[in-house]
Amino acid sequence: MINKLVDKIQKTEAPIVVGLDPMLSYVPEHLKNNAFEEYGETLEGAAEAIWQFNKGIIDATYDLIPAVKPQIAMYEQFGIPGLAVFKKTVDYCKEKDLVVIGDIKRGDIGSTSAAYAVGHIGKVSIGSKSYAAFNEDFVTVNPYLGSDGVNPFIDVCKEDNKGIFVLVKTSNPSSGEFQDQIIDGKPLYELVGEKVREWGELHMGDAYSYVGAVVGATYPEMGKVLRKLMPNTYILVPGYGAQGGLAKDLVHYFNKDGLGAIINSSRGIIAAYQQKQYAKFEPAEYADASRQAVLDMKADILSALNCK
Ligand SMILES: O=c1ccn([C@@H]2O[C@H](COP(=O)(O)O)[C@@H](O)[C@H]2O)c(=O)[nH]1
Repeated sequence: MINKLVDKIQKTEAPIVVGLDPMLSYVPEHLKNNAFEEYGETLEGAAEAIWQFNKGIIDATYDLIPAVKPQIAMYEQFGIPGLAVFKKTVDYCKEKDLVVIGDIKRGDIGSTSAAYAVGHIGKVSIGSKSYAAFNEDFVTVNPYLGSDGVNPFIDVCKEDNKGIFVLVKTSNPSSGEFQDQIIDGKPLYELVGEKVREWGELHMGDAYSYVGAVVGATYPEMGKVLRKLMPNTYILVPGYGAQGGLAKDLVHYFNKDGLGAIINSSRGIIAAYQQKQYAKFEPAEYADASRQAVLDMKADILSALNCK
């Protein structure tokens, strides 16, 4: 799957991921009204509204991008109907040949991690049959429980040709509380980076490992260090746009081959029509605004890379 991701990034010339993090407040009134008319102001109604919203964005952008990153929290807030829309979104994106990165941030004791891995990127056996329940291509993994918590994901990756992105240095303001703590002279995020490199070396695609890393756009100096520390690791970079990450700061997340990093933007793309910059788009044209935001993000990142 890492080879497919690299191939799609090269074909689209777009090292970007659209984050599908729908909130009801982003959904234009006409979509909400239609959904509420059919299902009432219920969890089902909200889930239908975010599904219609997602579908519009996917239809308007899939030809420009290699991958999407649905954030499971945004679906879980609507309970079971929300989770059903998460699955429907994953399936629809795969129909459009997009690589799907499930942002689930899981990780637990070994047996529990194995169940998460099977449910999200593997297949669950029921009697003589097996089923891919959520069927994402990649998922994000929280390494706080150590190898016990990560290895079950790697095992499933090997079996089902999938991939993971392990949290190394996250983009949020308080990420340093734990991740920057110095242990034996090194910050914890570097120790995790070394471990990701080690796990990854044993599980390589053609040029990059199917064990990737998450490194936030908001800590560019750390991104530069981590790029060198993990040369064959693909880095998923959240924090561009809404969280303040700038394209010029992200050039060192890439390798000399122009590959090695994929930048996520969620609110910046899917709620573009609510931003001043895209005010010319009416709410009914929200998907066109998202398409324009993808084109602008691509131009921004490629121009920074060309000035490197
Ligand atoms: O360090 C991290 C890890 C994950 N995320 C996730 O990425 C998106 C960011 O959304 P924006 O709207 O582009 O800010 C969201 O799903 C986060 O859970 C992150 O931001 N930082």
